[in-house]
Formats: sequence, C-alpha cells, structure tokens
Amino acid sequence: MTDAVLLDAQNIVKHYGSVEALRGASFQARAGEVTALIGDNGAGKSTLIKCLSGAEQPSSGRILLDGEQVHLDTPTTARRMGIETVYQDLAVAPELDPAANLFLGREIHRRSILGKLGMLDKAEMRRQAVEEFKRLGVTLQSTDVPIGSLSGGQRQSVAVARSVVWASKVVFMDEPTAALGVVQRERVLDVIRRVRDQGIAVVLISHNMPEVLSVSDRIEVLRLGTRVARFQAADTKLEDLVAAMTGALTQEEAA
Ligand SMILES: Nc1ncnc2c1ncn2[C@@H]1O[C@H](COP(=O)(O)OP(=O)(O)OP(=O)(O)O)[C@@H](O)[C@H]1O
Repeated sequence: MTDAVLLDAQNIVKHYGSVEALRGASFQARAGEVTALIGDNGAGKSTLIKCLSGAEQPSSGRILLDGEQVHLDTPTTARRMGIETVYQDLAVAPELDPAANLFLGREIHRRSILGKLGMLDKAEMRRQAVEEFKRLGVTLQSTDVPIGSLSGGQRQSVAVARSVVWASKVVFMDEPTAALGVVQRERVLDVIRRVRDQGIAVVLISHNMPEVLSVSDRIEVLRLGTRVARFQAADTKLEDLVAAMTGALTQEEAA
C-alpha cells in the first residue's frame, strides 16, 4: 500500500432538481490499491462515480488527479486522463468476439491505404488481445467465438479487461460481480487483483461485504450523500462496515 493519493474528490455536491444525491461527499483512491465504495441503497455511490468519471457534473466540489484539479466535463475527457469505468450492465457487444470487444470504439486500422478506407487490422487486434487477456489472467477457451456464447463470468472478465487495457490511472467498477456464481465471481476478483497489482487505482462498488473485505485494501463508506467512515480492510470486520453504513457508528472524524 502507498500513501500517495491519486484521485482526491473533495466536498462533492450533486443536486438532481430538489434531490440532493451528494451532500459534500469526499473520496480518495490510491494507485496500486483497491478502494471499495460502500453504502446502503441510495447513499450516492453511483452518483459519485458518475461525477468522477465525467458522466455527470457535480453541482460543486473539487476533483484532483495526481494533485492537479481537473474538470471532467465528459466521459471522453476522463478517458483521456486515464480514467475508465466498467458498468454493471455488461457493456459488451454480444455478437462480436472477445478481441473485437476489447478494441470496440478504438479499433486498429490497417497501415496501408486500406486502413484509410476503414479496413481493420484484425490480426493485430487479435494478437494484442491475446496478450492482454494473458496479462490480466482472463482465460477463454476460444477467442474466435461471439462473446454472447461465453459464460457470464467470462463476459464480465472481458468487460473488465476492456476498461483496464485503456486505463492508465483509475478504473471504476460498479458491481462488477453482480449476478455471477461463486466460481465466476472469483475469476473476476482475480482480474481485479491483477489490475491493482499493475499500479492502477481500482474503485469498486459492491453490496457484497465478504467480497469487499477479501479484495479491497481500503474501504470508504457513504451514507445519505456524505462519507461517514474510512477503513483499512485488513483491520476491519464485517460488523464495522454494517455499523458505518446504517449509521450505528459515526466515524466522521476519521473520515
Ligand atoms: N438522475 C437522477 N434524478 C433524480 N434523482 C437521482 C438521480 N440519480 C440518483 N438520484 C437520487 O440520488 C440518490 C443517490 O442515488 P445513487 O444511485 O447514487 O445511490 P447508490 O448508493 O448508488 O444506490 P444503489 O446502491 O441503490 O445503487 C438517491 O436518492 C436517488 O434516488
């Protein structure tokens, strides 16, 4: 674990009309660590991630990346800064194979005039995809079949890999293991650990507390739109997390 904060969100407020989804929420993530963002339904987790990935604009507050204030006006701006997001609803194209999914929207074109005419370099994309899947520990029996025919866990591993390959700093994952079986869930968690080990700051939203404790280095708790507690996962018990989420424990000074 390191002490250098890579992503530092300070006092983020987000209004949707009269609803105050975030009421001065702060959040920090470090490179080479998994930080879990937890909280009860409606606590503001998804809204915070949207604000930190350029999908929504905060009403007020500051976001620092590597110590510099940034304005994430669109997801494209965030991506250019090395921030990627994996959404809950498997963001893959089922009819395409895993390599094509990895390069979706970022295809490699042939070098010749054919490339200028829009022809894709499928062999090169496949070669790089196989390398990336290997690096991230994504095991697929075949890289030639449509992704729709793979298991849920394999599909989700490809979705995670797709964001991770392009992320140089931060990856947000909103419930990446929701709806997966035990074995498949473990596979995705392994991919997450490998991503962390490559120096990326991984931010994980999850409602599964044993999973949070097993994969995270740090845990930040949101309640009613503000951060109410922070924990180092190694020193934390499940009851501590539940107490912080429900408001039984207020640890605001520590947060
Ligand atoms: N687009 C929107 N318009 C109006 N209110 C919204 C909108 N998005 C979120 N909210 C409200 O903001 C609050 C926080 O929602 P958010 O989805 O961020 O919570 P969450 O912690 O991710 O919850 P869950 O665990 O249920 O997904 C909720 O009260 C929600 O109803």
